[in-house]
Parts: sequence; structure tokens; C-alpha cells
Amino acid sequence: MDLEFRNLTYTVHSRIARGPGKQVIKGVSGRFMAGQLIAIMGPSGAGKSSLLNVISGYKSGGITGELLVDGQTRDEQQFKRSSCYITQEDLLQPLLTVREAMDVAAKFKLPKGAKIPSEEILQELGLLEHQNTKTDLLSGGQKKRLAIALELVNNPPVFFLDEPTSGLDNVTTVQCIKLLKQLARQGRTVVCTIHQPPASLFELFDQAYILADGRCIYQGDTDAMVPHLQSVGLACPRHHNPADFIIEVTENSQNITMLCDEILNGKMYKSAKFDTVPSEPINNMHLKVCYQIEDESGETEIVLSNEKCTYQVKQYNEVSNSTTSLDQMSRDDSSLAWMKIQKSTCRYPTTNFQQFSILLVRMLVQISRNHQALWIQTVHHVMCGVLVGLCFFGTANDGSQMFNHLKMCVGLVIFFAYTQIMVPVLVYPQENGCAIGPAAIAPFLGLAIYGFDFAHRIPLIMNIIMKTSFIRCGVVAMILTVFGFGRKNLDCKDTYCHFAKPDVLLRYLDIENSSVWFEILIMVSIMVTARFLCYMGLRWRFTT
Ligand SMILES: Nc1ncnc2c1ncn2[C@@H]1O[C@H](COP(=O)(O)OP(=O)(O)OP(=O)(O)O)[C@@H](O)[C@H]1O
Repeated sequence: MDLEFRNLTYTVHSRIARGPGKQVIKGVSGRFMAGQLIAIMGPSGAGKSSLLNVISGYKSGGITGELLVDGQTRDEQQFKRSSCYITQEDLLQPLLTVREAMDVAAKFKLPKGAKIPSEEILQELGLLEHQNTKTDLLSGGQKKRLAIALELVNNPPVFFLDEPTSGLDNVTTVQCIKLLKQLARQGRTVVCTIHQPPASLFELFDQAYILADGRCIYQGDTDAMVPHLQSVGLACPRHHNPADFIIEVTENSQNITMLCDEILNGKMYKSAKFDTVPSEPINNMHLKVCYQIEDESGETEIVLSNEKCTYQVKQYNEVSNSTTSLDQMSRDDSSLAWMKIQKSTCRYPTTNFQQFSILLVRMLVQISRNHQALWIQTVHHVMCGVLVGLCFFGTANDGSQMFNHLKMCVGLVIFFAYTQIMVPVLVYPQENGCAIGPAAIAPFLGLAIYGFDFAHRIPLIMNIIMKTSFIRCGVVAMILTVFGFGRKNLDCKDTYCHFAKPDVLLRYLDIENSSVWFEILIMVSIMVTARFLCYMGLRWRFTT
């Protein structure tokens, strides 16, 4: 799949300060060809990650310019399904083995019944012997290879990688880049950002795309870069790393302008291979993905390589509203075939329910293996149970202890609310946002205990606001459970116990007309609304 972009700009807007925004990518053009390993390089802050995010479709807001695939304006949805993005941090699921992680990815990405290619891919990427190792115990290089293996499950023709070598030692870095080169040689377009690679690594790349201050200062074959720099009067000293040299020259802003003008901000491509015969694709890795068509009569097999491939797709007949299976024994280019399959299926291979089930099973497996969290929960619950029991021992039926009864109900609900939040805080203290949960609960805690001693005087509007506190709903439901349902009068050892009759307490708290089920309904509604808002927030994040 050949990627192209023309006059691309990307502007970011500050969420705090108003204004025209900052242009991070400034009208660059370029093309990345199938079968090539491409390095996006440049000094820190040049816009490498931003460019990668824009051309991969990871960012879609604040962009102007044209994005093309195989010479045609691209369909963003389809392109996203034809490409993958591997982030700098390896986002691997902890507590799963390598094999399990592969199988989960395959279940997500391949239709039911399709052959799961986990073993084949692990074998090719040298991870088969580690298939029973937990992902968090892998070395940096193995993690990176697993991240690539997970994407290879559905064999997309375009790979984007953000700094794939960061945190790896020299040997592992070379292995990683050689693997990417192998993937590229099989017909994929592999684009990655990289920080000043050593000369030996730099020459492994086919194409370099160098950015400085959001502008393109070089685009072309890696081995054409030094001659190009020399031709514009910037001779790279002998034995000097060309990748370091071009970054060094960007310290002078006049050089940036001159180089940007020379390469027409990416419209020009410098090649050193006009006279050479294109190298034969290395095809020593046969990665196949089988897409099972619904009626199981035809199985589509795509071998992503520079070889031609055969495939069989179902076609939708708009006139008769039916689908017919067409034997398209095509000799198309494999990436074209990939796109056709995506077009013919027009939806994700797994239904929403299947995705939910896969995630649920994965989560349960992870919870059951998270011994630390399970121990924390067990010890925490047992200790709190014993302490609460000791504090309120022998007072359950004592009519003079009304305020202690209320304290117990409030304490238990808060205990359950905070327990759920504290486990992730204790287990993953370094995760972003883990402090937000406990902090966000504080106002609801205030609303939960507000006005217990002047319940009848709380204005209606405040009553409605208090209903938004799920902790209060929990407290009210617990009080109604303990003192409602026709509970008999409590014992009274004093001369007079005002709250010995449970009905008096419920009336005093102004909850005699509430029901446990109504409070539960409100809690469920709050839960559904919160999850819906999270879902909408995530959707919004993914579409901008
Ligand atoms: N959302 C944003 N808001 C404000 N500024 C941004 C935003 N995204 C990027 N920038 C700015 O755009 C410029 C380019 O950022 P980018 O991360 O693309 O650079 P980079 O070349 O990848 O840098 P590095 O190599 O250090 O990771 C930086 O000056 C950065 O501060």
C-alpha cells in the first residue's frame, strides 16, 4: 500500500489559552512506498510523533492537506482497519502468557472459525519458546517483538511504529530493525519514528524522512542523503554518522530553510537507485491469515508478500438483497486483496457481544492471577470485618444506640466504595489518574452524610442533588434494609428510647417513603450513566 500526503498541516490548540493554535506540521508532502522501511527522523520537538499520528489517522483534528492511499483519497475507516500503530510503550496485557495474549488478539481480529495463526507467528518472531512466559516477564526486545506479533495476527499491510527502539540495547535494536525490514520486504509499508540512530542502523532503512521545525528537510533513499547534503554545500565529514550530521545542521535555522526549499518541503524524492535493479523481495516468512466467509464455503487466504495472492469473497447484491459467494481467483497485489476483503466484509469480524465476552474472560483470568490484589482484598476485608464487629459488638438490638447504628451503615457503605478504588491505587501506584477516583468520591461522601439531623428541613433541590450521591443511595438502602421490612421494636434498657421503634427512625431521617429497590434503581442508573459518559469520552478521543 503506497501512502502519500500533500501539503499537510497539523495545528494544535491549547485547552487553556485561546488563540490561533500552534502549527506543528507545516505544509509537508511525502510518499511512503510499499515494501520499504521508512524512518521519520529529526531533532526533539521537530514533529516526528505528530506526523506519524496524523498519517496513521491516530489524530484527525486540526489537519489540512491531502492523505492518499495508492494514489486515491483514502477512506479513513478502511485505512484504520488496514494499518496498525505500535506505540512507544509496549501496551501488553499483564498476567497473560505470550500465547494467551496472541490468542486473545486473534479472537478479536479474526472471524469465528478462522485458523488462529499464533504458533506460526510466534515461531517466525522467535517467541515460540517463550509462549508460556507471562508478558510482563519478557525482556524489552521480546516485548517489542510480541507487540509486533499481536498486530501480525490479522496481517495488515501498513505498520506505524513510534520509536520502536527506545529503551532497547544496541544488539536488540538492530534485531528489531532487521525484523521490521523483513516485514517491509514482504510487501508491507513500515513507517517508524526514530531518534538519531547509529550509522550501522541508519543504513538498514530504505528511506529517510527528516523533519525540522515541522518542515521536511530531506526525503529520499538513506544512501542518497550524504550526496544530497554535499550538493547543497553541507559536506558530511568522513567517519561522521550521517544521521547525527543532518540533525546537527538543523541547529542553524538558515540551513533548515535552505534544505526545506531544496526538497520542496517533501514534494521531491532523492533517490540513489535510478540505475540499479530493484532488489528482489526476501520472502522467507510465510504469514498467512485465513478469513472464514460466513457460509464456510469459501475461505480467504491472504499471504502478505510481494507475491500475488488468491482470494475468495462474498459480494452483496443490492437488487436482490442477497449475498453470493464469488470465486475471485485473483492475481491481485496482496495489499489490494486485503483492502477488498475489508470492503466486502464492511464490519468488524467479531460482534460487540463477542468482544465483550472476550474482554470479560480476559479480565477474570487476570483477576484470578493477580495474587497481590487478591491478598490485599482478603486481608483488608477480614480485618475490617473484625474491627467493625468489635466496634459495634452487642449493640444491634439496643434502641439507645441509634447514632451508632447509623455510623455503622455509613461506615460499611464507604468501606465498600473505597475498597474498590484502593485496590488499583495500591497495585498500580504508578498508573496515571489512579488518584482521581478517591478524590472524585469526596463530594459524594459529603452529600451522603449531609442533613441526617435536619432531614425534614432539606430543600427539594438539595434533595435531588443528594440523589446523585451513589454513596447516599447505598446508605439509605442499607438503613432501610436494617430497620425496614417490618422490623420489631428494639430493646430499651434506659427509661425512654426515642428510636427504639424503627419507624420513628425512618421518619426522622425522612426516608420512610423510600424503598430499597428505588435506591438500587438510582444506583444502577448512575452506574449506567457514568459508563455511557466514559464510552462517549473514549469515542470522542478516538475521533479527534
Ligand atoms: N497537543 C499538543 N499541544 C501542544 N503542543 C503540542 C501538542 N502536540 C505536540 N505539540 C508540540 O509540537 C511539537 C512537536 O511535538 P512532537 O511530539 O511531534 O515532536 P517529536 O519530534 O516527536 O519530539 P520527541 O522526539 O522529543 O518525541 C513540540 O513542540 C510539542 O510541544
